[in-house]
Amino acid sequence: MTDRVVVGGALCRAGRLLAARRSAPPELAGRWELPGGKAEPGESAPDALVRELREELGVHTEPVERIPGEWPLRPGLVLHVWTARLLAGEPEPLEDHDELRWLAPDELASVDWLDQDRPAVAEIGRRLRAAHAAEEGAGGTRAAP
Ligand SMILES: Nc1nc2c([nH]c(=O)n2[C@H]2C[C@H](O)[C@@H](COP(=O)(O)OP(=O)(O)OP(=O)(O)O)O2)c(=O)[nH]1
Repeated sequence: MTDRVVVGGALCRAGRLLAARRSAPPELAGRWELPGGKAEPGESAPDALVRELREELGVHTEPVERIPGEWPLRPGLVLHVWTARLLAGEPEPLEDHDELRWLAPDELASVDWLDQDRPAVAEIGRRLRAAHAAEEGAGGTRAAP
């Protein structure tokens, strides 16, 4: 039997990643995650992500690409992570979360991520740093005489 997918969304804005603090269940409350949830039977992971981010955060998003890898959560359940673009709305902790934070790459270690999210969060951090370095480089070129 194939595992059911939980899809987490890596929403980035202005060089920062959105982190969400779970409010339930008790054993996960207080830990930080990429917002998202379980794909329904027959629902693709990107479609599930769009639905979950609308329900949980009240925003309209567009999945961009999957971060390579998958991380087992418990038997029968596996985490996939997709980057996503924010199309409309300002994220709010409507459901499942009690706090949201936009974290810069050097702030990613400041929250207690769920264990299974850590590899994907590290990869996002690398990408944000690389994008920032590329922008600095381009700025340097433009500023040169
Ligand atoms: N959403 C999400 N869940 C994660 C992540 N990492 C991780 O270990 N999990 C776990 C927590 C939950 O046990 C499970 C996902 O459950 P969920 O409660 O977010 O999913 P859901 O909204 O579809 O909930 P449900 O009411 O259908 O159970 O995966 C993550 O980054 N995002």
